[in-house]
Amino acid sequence: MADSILTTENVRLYYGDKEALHGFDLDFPEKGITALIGPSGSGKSTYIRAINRMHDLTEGVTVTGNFMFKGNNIYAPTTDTVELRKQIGMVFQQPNPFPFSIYDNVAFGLRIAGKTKKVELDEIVEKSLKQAAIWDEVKDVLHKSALSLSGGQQQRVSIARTLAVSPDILLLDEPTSALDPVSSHKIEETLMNIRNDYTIIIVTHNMSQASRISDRTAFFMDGNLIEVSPTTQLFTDPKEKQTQDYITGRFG
Ligand SMILES: Nc1ncnc2c1ncn2[C@@H]1O[C@H](COP(=O)(O)OP(=O)(O)OP(=O)(O)O)[C@@H](O)[C@H]1O
Repeated sequence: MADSILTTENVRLYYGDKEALHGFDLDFPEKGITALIGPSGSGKSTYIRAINRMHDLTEGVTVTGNFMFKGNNIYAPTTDTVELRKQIGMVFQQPNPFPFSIYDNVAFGLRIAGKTKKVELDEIVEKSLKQAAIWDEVKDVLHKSALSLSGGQQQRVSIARTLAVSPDILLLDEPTSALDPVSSHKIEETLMNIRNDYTIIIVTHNMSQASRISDRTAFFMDGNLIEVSPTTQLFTDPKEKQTQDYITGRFG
């Protein structure tokens, strides 16, 4: 794809000797939401963790293939993984705020990057919390511990913290599966609000969530990418029989 921000080719990943991803290609256009769906164990989390080199932190994992982000090889030995993970930020299933105030959580990455001016930090913290659709709920308690918030609020603070360092790509690994329906809905709204500003890749078990919020959906099975299509097409007229069987509930 000519205007892709991220291209991945011949992606293979091994846990020890076991091949978990079997050599597929997947590209991402700049901006918009791509949902990754598929049965448990199909390789969705394994794949997105390969995109920002999270597997580097686990012994015994080997990744092969071409991963290019804005024309640069993600797996080049010279890649600065701290910088990479700023540009390709990640939000996990369990909200994971640090045991600091809400403000300090969102300012964390900025301070590490050397930003210390209060006015500048204030501005970015406010903007990020607004983007994550939680500003109104926390603006009067910014110096309270983030751990005092509800799970759904903590997850939106986690999103704000990730957005504060201006990533290009936001990876989300089942960000709503630990949340109640109202909180899940708020996260979905948040993602829809920022879809034009970021390239968003979300792993979800929830097919109705994928169909509500994403522009494209990729269906994974057994470590293979079976199909990637515009979301409406994938859910109404999929190209592959395996996709059809999955979305109609025949397995998974
Ligand atoms: N740390 C690990 N060590 C060994 N095998 C692993 C590890 N993590 C995942 N796997 C295996 O890799 C395959 C893909 O798992 P992965 O978690 O990526 O699937 P998934 O589609 O994200 O599943 P889920 O939807 O349940 O999170 C599975 O067979 C899984 O057992």
